[in-house]
Amino acid sequence: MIELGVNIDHVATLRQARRTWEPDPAWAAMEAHLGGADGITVHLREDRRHIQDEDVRRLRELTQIKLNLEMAATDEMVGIACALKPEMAMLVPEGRHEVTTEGGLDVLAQEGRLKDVVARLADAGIVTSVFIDAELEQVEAAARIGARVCEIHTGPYAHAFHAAGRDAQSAAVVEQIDKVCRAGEAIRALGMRFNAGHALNYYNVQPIARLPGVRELHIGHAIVSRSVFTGLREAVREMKRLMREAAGAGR
Ligand SMILES: CC(=O)[C@@H](O)[C@H](O)COP(=O)(O)O
Ligand SMILES: NCC(=O)COP(=O)(O)O
Repeated sequence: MIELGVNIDHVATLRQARRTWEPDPAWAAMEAHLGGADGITVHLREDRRHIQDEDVRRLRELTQIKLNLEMAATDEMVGIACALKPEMAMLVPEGRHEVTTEGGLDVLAQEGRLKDVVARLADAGIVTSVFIDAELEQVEAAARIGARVCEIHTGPYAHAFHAAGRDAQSAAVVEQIDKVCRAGEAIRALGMRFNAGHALNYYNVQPIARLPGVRELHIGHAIVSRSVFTGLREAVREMKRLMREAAGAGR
């Protein structure tokens, strides 16, 4: 069964707009759980623009579903992860000036260093995922550093889908879906778990949820945006329904 990891970064974005205590990401995690989320994702950024260290600590303590900590592969973050022990840590590239993550991690270019990071996380009992572009050489590098999971960056697909007026049959969209699909096949052939995420929403999620062997989607901005109008529990429930409908139908 396909799983949904709900990214609650932007609940914290709203709180940080006033540097106050509400809305509380821990409360959001409970609501997401009740809506059918299989996991919670947070990105503890170096600049702490949304999620704070204390949020991750409280989420670790209170969340009863899997916790996925997105982080840069720095000594500071590895130390935090090893102390808090989320079920999964996902290594992502990070830039202070980006609005959100702009591309996949270049695993190939820093294999030696990342292999050491994966080993340190594994020693603490943490599964490592890497957020990568849908490129075969990045998938192969991920396997060589010992990553157990690859999350394929669906931003280029989402961009093409939007640019094509949400026409999933357009050539540009089909090309992007095929790229994600081929990357997924390679991930599975190398014995890793195939996840996907970034910029997925209620309109574009189904072609990705339908891909063979995709195990988990991580979705944040669209769910938190909808929750302003429907409440988080309902926003999660609807996303899960769309994913299950698509996964049940197959590709
Ligand atoms: C890695 C990824 O695709 C997103 O989860 C992103 O890193 C979330 O971070 P922001 O919420 O700061 O955009
Ligand atoms: N790793 C992707 C994620 O957690 C959510 O990304 P988005 O839906 O906020 O773009």
